[in-house]
Amino acid sequence: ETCTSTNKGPVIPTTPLVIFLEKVQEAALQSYGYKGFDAKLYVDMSLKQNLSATVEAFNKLPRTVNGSIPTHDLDVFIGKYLNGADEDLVYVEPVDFVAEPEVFLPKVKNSEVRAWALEVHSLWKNLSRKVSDHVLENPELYTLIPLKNPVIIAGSRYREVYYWDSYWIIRGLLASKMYETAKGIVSNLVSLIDQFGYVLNGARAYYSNRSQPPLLAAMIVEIYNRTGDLDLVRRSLPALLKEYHFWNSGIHKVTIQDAQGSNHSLSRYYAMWNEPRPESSTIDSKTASKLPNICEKRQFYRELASAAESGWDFSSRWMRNEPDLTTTSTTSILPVDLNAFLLKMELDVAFLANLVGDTSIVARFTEASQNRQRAINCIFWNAEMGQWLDYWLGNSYTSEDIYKWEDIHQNKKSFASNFVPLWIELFNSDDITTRKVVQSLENSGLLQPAGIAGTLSNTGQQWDFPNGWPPVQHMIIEGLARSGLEEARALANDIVIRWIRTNYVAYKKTGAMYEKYDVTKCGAYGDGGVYAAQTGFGWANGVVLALLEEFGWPEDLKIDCY
Ligand SMILES: OC[C@H]1O[C@H](O[C@H]2O[C@H](CO)[C@@H](O)[C@H](O)[C@H]2O)[C@H](O)[C@@H](O)[C@@H]1O
Repeated sequence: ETCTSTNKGPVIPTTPLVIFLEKVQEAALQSYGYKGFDAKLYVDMSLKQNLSATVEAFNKLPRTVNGSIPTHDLDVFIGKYLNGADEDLVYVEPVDFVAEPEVFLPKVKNSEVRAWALEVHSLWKNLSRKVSDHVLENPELYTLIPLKNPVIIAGSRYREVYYWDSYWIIRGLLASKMYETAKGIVSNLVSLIDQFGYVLNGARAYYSNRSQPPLLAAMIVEIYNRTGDLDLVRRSLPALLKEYHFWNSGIHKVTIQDAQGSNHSLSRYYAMWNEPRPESSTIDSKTASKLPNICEKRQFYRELASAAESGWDFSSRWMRNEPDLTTTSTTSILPVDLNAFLLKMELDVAFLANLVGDTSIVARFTEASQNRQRAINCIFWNAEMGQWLDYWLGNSYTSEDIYKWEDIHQNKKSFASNFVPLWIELFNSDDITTRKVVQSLENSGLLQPAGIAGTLSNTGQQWDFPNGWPPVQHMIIEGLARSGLEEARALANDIVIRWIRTNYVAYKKTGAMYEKYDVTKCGAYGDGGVYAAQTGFGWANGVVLALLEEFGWPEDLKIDCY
């Protein structure tokens, strides 16, 4: 197999256990069928005995003429050899949880909203877990990556810790005054960097081939601002430097020359993987089956895993030819939001290094932030549209393999991610830019009755229209609110009201918080993609609590949908 031109980049091999559980996943789909099937369930199971004994028993199972295992035999095998997917993390009462924290959301004056906010606060207990003793004693039987401190899981089928979810979980925990839990989460993520060199997408063996939007430094800044914990800062800095290197070297780093001939360094998502994602391997290989050869399949698998690294899995944003998922081309795109996160990381690391008096890190990261700000302005900013646009890497190079910037390669479609740079003070403090961005957002079509949609295309993928996601609402709202412009602050308030209402009404109707919402209808949760709507939900709770803390809710403002 020689796929040199299509299949570029490293691969981090997965474990024999993950490979075996993928086989169980495939057998389950063949035997039980698609109804109620969740591919991830099987790679989250663990072994009751060692792998070789389990594989031997699996290989001896009878097969029907079409090659599937009779359902009864598969049921018996799973019951006898595998543990349920929920047994590796066990419930733990968070040490710092109290039913009603002191001075909780003081700006919330409306009693209905207050009562609901306390219910949302109490959901931290549902999501709180610690690694079970069995995992610590026999880690080789589990796909879970053991972490020292208690964790807050994302929710439902996401039975483990996720990287970027943790930022909004922490924002909510801080509003809930659960500082110890928040610090424990950060220490867990730091330990992943110590072990792997980067924070994994999630704490599972099958996520070791990619990261997720890098917000660890931002988490530490938020915690420091509340607790003044310098020790946490000191302990985390070496890991942050390692993480910074991960995102700014090798496959993640791209050099691009602007129209004036200056070179800029920017980053992209690029997973270290070229096979079906184990947590979805049956689905990924089915999608890839329409591709003509193994080389194109391998590249497609890398693009899918890279889209998962972006947190936006999946979306027309990454597609060359929407709505065709097989045209996903994540690694050919310089994403606006990733580079905004990295600019934030540079500013945050400089801030943290200053706290501990490390002047050389301060100087290095301040300079890096100035360079990236310039790059974001030159490569992504489109003054006519008033948005920062993703950049598609074309085929034009200078002699030294440096991409050449061309206007036609800015993706002119409006995505919510095009507004993420506004989250950063360097941009929201500039009134001229902010005024343009506000007008652009208002006219983009993304602003809907119940929040901001991810994109304008309804492809059926979960990061597309009509879904709106909690983290994206929060970043744009904060960016608008922190600007000095009256119209930006008014728009922020308006989006807060839409978002809080839809979360509240959906909760009252169904008793749950959701990972995403349908922003076209107040009170409707989101759908689409390959799995059912997930409840619980860490970042939804975090965003509601953080917004209620900052914006409050007046006594006489109606909370129901109009
Ligand atoms: O199993 C499919 C994918 O699930 C995750 O992605 C989605 O949920 C995450 C947890 O809430 C969230 O961080 C991400 O933005 C969502 O798209 C996972 O992160 C993917 O890697 C995985 O393929």
